[in-house]
Amino acid sequence: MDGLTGPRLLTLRIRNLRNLRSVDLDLREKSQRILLTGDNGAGKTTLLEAVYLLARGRSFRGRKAGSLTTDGERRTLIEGRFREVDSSSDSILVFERSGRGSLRRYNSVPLGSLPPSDSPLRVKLVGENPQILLEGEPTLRRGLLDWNVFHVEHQLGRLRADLRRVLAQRNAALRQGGARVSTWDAAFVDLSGQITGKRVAFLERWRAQFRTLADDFAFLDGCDLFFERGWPEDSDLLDILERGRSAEIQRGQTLAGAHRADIRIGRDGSPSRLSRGQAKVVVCLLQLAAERVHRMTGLAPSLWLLDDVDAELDKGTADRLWRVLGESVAQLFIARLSAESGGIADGSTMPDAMFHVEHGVLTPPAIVDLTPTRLSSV
Ligand SMILES: Nc1ncnc2c1ncn2[C@@H]1O[C@H](COP(=O)(O)OP(=O)(O)OP(=O)(O)O)[C@@H](O)[C@H]1O
Repeated sequence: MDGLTGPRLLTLRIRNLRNLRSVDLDLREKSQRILLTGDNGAGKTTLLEAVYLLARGRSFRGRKAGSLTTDGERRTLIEGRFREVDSSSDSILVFERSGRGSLRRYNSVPLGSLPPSDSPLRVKLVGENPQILLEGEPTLRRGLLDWNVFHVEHQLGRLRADLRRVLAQRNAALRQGGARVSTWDAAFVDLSGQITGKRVAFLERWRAQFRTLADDFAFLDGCDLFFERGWPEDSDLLDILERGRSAEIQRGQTLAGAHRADIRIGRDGSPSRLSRGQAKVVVCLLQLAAERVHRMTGLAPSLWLLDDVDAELDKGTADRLWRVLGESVAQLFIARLSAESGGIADGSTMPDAMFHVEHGVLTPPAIVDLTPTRLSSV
């Protein structure tokens, strides 16, 4: 038996997801490290997307990627059978989309009726465009931070919803000239403080793990994960709001508070400029570091979706990255152009199942036993 201690996907049925018209993946025998190979546009990322849709109910690709449902079809269906840790029975997650509406069910119960903390599968994605995550809009990084905080501090979900509500009211008051803005200040400051407290507590542990992992990568020498809480350090948020009121009224929006928080990677408080390959390593390490914190709080490992993680890495960096990924006891889905090369075939990241995707069709639709020699000859 493998060393998996987290939930594992056992079977995956996909109907009409982008170019995957009908795919059935059987992972019941070997299921720890699943390698998906295939040419550009074959459908590897779409397969990872299917697992992500099951777990999170939405895609990681933006609207630019177009419709999820295969052109000319009306309905997308994804069904995953999985086994939770310490469970002797299987659970079934279903994602369905028809038209613009989607629905998820967990063992036949619509997921909307379960608290988000009870989401049965957690996935971690290291995908396309890590630079956008690290250098683009802060919303993306805040999303990453809060998703991770949320799984140790479930209260964060309610606090964030309350903050959104108060912020909307406060912004509406600003747009009406500001006469009633102060009505919302106390609640806004209080929620910002509570959310920041939870973020900071998680961040301290996350940062420590990130620094340990970063030690293995020379380009990250002296780099750190730092937090911007959304208003200047050593300042009182209420004071900042009061002093900035005329600018807020002019812009019609709240300019300081927890909704403006951000995390960055860099030295001495300045974000580092990273190449595409380096950015991918950093995103991997951030996810690994968060996973370590989660494991310390007793959470089971997430499923990992790794999309072409080492495509732009030199061999030494790729080998080091596979080595740290190999320590994971999670189920890994690894998409790559080919099975060839370095670290992936060494020791603990050695795949135990491999599928080749060609024009949306999976071959072979069965488990294969891989040895390093066979791996590089496929
Ligand atoms: N709604 C749709 N209907 C049919 N095909 C679609 C639809 N949306 C996207 N596609 C096609 O599905 C394929 C998806 O490819 P995907 O991104 O999964 O490829 P990949 O194997 O990960 O390639 P790469 O290695 O280049 O990342 C593309 O060829 C795309 O044109």
